[in-house]
Amino acid sequence: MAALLSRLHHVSIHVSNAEKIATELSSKFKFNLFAARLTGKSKQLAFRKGAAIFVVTERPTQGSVGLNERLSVLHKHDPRQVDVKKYTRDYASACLYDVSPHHPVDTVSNVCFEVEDVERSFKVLRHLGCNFLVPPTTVEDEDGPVTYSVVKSLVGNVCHTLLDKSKYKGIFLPGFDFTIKDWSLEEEDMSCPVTHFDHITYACPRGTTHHVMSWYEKLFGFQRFFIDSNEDVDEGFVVNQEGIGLRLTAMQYWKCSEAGITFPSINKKDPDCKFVIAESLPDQGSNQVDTFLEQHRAPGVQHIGLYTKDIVSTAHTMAEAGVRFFSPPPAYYTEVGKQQEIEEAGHSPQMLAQHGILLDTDLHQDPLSQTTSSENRRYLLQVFTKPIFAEDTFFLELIERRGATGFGEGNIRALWRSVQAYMENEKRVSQGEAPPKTVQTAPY
Ligand SMILES: O=C(O)C(=O)Cc1ccc(O)cc1
Ligand SMILES: [Fe+2]
Repeated sequence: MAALLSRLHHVSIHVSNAEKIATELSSKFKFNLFAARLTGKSKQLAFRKGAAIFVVTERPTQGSVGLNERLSVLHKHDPRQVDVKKYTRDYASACLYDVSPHHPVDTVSNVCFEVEDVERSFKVLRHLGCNFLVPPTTVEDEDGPVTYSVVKSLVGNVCHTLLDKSKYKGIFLPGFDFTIKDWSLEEEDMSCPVTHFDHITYACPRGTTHHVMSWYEKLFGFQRFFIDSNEDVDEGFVVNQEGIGLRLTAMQYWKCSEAGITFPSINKKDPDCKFVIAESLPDQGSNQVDTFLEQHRAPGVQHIGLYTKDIVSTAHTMAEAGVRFFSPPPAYYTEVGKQQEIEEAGHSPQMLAQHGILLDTDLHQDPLSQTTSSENRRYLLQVFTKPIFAEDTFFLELIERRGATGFGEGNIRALWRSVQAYMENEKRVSQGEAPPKTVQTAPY
């Protein structure tokens, strides 16, 4: 029996300079800083947009002094299994609901889930051989208790915090102070309607996908999500041609709970977030997955797809605020087939070209549908940002789904080629070489 997850609660980012990423998230990506936990030894800032929440945690500096907190922290479990003393000592100096940041580069290091019963999940997962970094721990303030535990995943530095906030009446988590008190005052940002995390993509070394997938299936009851109807069960979704060597396998978690999102602006059931595992394939040259593994110094979260109800407006607003997006060469938008495809989907090729938005049509028709008219077609629109940390590692994606649930092969190829061109250019710049004279002409 696996430990069943109720919903994704937040994603935690560990950085050396919280102010820097905080500015990016708020001024460029339009996330709202809504809660903060600042002690002499730690800085945790919570940002949200719709149901998508990032907690930015700064690596603690040496010699800082801790402040007293009006919290009580309890460990109620068998101390033989984890080093409770060590955790308590680290806890006092570092972050709550997570482990102390220690990864050498900025990184997305924790995908936190809500569960119904942390103690029970702890027992089940420990029995299945899971490695716990934090034992079940209860943190309490005037709004009630929250119990959590942190488990180490198989993917590099990625951890999962399991949280039970069923008895907590506050808006976020004990220990955080609010920068926005009245949620009803927070206007929905119509120009940037990001609603939730659509998917989280891991970059993993070659040959490890099966191992990672079985881990999530066995421990958390994740289920395979087929990206394409022709996808091979064992091989996954493979793109292996003309300089692209990528294997993708996707999973989704089984939602066992009816728990709704606790923010007042959203009252429907949680949308699900898929997990994608990306591996590079040999013989297709240098690539973005291997670059991530090298520069991140471990497998990990390569990108997160932010779901938006209007990608054109969101990309426009973010670009105006300084977000840099990858663009395919202009030829992508003027190819005869593409231009028509974009127009049939009700978009203007010029508008999409302006921000590098890619469009893919899901060609697999609904078997019940009698017609092939454009109203029945399913589309996927995506645009990818340049890496947001100093290294060529983590980036964000905007995604708007018009019926399409998977990932478009055309978009994956276009993304791959634009990232490739960017990385080659970066390399040339760092080696002091002139930029290339010819425009890339590979087919999309
Ligand atoms: O298409 C997407 O959004 C994906 O998430 C698939 C993907 C994964 C890794 C890559 O380096 C490129 C594309
Ligand atoms: Fe993606």
